[in-house]
Amino acid sequence: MGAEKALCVWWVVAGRNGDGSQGSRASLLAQTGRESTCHAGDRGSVPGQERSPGEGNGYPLQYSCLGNSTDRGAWTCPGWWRVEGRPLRAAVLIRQPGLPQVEAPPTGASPELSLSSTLSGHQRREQMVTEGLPSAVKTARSKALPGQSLSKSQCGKLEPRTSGEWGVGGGGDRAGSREGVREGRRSWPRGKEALKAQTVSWMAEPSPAPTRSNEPASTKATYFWGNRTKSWLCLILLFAVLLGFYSNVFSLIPRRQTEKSQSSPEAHHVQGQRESLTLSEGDGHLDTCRIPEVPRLLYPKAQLLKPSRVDVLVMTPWFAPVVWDGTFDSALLDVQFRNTTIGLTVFAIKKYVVFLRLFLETAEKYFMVGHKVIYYVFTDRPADVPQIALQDGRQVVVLHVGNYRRWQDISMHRMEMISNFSRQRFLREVDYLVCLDVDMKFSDHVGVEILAPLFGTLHPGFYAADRQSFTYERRPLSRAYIPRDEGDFYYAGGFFGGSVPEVYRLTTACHQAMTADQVQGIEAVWHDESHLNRYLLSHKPSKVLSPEYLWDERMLQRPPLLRKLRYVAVPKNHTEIRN
Ligand SMILES: CC(=O)N[C@H]1[C@@H](OP(=O)(O)OP(=O)(O)OC[C@H]2O[C@@H](n3ccc(=O)[nH]c3=O)[C@H](O)[C@@H]2O)O[C@H](CO)[C@H](O)[C@@H]1O
Ligand SMILES: [Mn+2]
Repeated sequence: MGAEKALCVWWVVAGRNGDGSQGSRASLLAQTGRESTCHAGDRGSVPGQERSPGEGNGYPLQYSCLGNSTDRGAWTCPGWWRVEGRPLRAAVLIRQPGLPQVEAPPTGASPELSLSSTLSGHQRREQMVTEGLPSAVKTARSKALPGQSLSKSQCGKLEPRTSGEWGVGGGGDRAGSREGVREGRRSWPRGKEALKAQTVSWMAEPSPAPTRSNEPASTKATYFWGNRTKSWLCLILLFAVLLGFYSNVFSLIPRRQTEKSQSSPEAHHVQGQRESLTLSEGDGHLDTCRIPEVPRLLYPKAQLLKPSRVDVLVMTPWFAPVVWDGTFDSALLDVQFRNTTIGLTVFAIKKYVVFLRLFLETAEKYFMVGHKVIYYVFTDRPADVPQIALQDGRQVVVLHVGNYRRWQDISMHRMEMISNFSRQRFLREVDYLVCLDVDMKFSDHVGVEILAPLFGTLHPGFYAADRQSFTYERRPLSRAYIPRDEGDFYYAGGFFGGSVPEVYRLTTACHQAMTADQVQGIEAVWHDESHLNRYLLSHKPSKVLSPEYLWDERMLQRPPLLRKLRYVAVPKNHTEIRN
């Protein structure tokens, strides 16, 4: 028996219930070798146990408990599971909304879980509640097999290192280990995601049944017994599959979910909306969910007592950065946003195709250099889209669309088209969208410093104006109406963006508002720009771009505070180009 080893694999999946109210339910499936006994200690208020009804092979024991219902999204059934007697073959701990709760056993006065079941063979055998487990978890599971023997002291110290990560910690103190579990619970990534997964696996050699049955449960909680041989084992820590998300890693999710939605066309629209809502919550890189790991980098230290800019506002009252030259470090940001794909939408309809060449050529020089970019060129004249040399990782996608007689309609219907294509493909293809006018050119760096869940750009004509003089729509009949005593900034229609789900929301809302206005027989004074301003008033952007990002040298004199002109208007003859 001494050579006999058992493998324990624990799966912890933290999820969030739909209503968030019962986010704490855990289930354990365990298979034990022969007469193994599993003790669960320190499980808080809801101990429970159920004996495996037989000595049969692989009979699963399911343990379920409820934890703190206020602890949304976290696994709240903490505790160490102790195995006495024969080796524990496999244990699976799953927290998943909707799992049935197992009643406390008749002997349930004790907060211990005893179970007994006989298994033959040494191979890893798992009984898992797999329904609803994402494939990534299943894949990870298969990789978790090779276990390692660990020392006794190590075995007692399996504890969470950080949220979402478990490992063998230092010190053999049991209380410390238990505390580690609590810490793990506290620091568990709270979830905006639908599911998160975490895996711990270890090998345990059989060891004699311990004689600690009269210890207080709180003390027992830190142990994990194998069988006779006393070799305590353990090992490994595996990793956290944060299901969800994006960013570097997170961007996978929207794509996966969108693919799913496409399989049922009839439910497409509604589902697309629902998904986008879900996605947005967990979306993003840096700004929304996941803090990317940055490798060693050398850069000038920020000086708290020496603000980088004192001549301009660098933070809105809702704590969104206002992006000016001197306020960011591109090298640092480039690392944080590596693996990000940026989609740029630009419309070149009718005569506006003439602007495309300069637009694209300067974009290749200044826009998101070093990052993956897809230019989505919406046009009614695909044949007139110029071929230009592109850097690696960048491509032009021509989207053939219709046109409208009035230039205002072309401008306004951009919202509808961006909304539709977001649902149909952008969600799958890119992480962020940047939506730009075409009658412009890049003249300096425009990089990932602009990226945020939702961003708008200060219109160059109004950056210093007070709100009364903003050219918002002032007629209450319009859905773009903004009263004179409201307003943060006047945003330009020609430069906005964000994560795909947020841009989808924005463009959908603006399109619907414009359609409603049309029914009322009213057209907002500055068309889509008026509706954009209305939307951004009630959905505060998470970054605001300074007028460096949109300037018109012919119309405006450049003030000293404008150190760079990054994206500037190309002179055009309005009457000539629009007719
Ligand atoms: C820099 C800036 O903030 N511009 C905004 C401003 O006017 P602009 O005077 O800059 O509008 P514009 O003539 O550039 O039209 C907006 C955009 O619609 C597209 N287009 C327009 C007409 C056409 O025949 N073919 C075509 O492709 C093209 O991408 C163009 O850039 O106000 C407009 C609404 O009134 C829009 O909100 C613009 O985004
Ligand atoms: Mn324009």
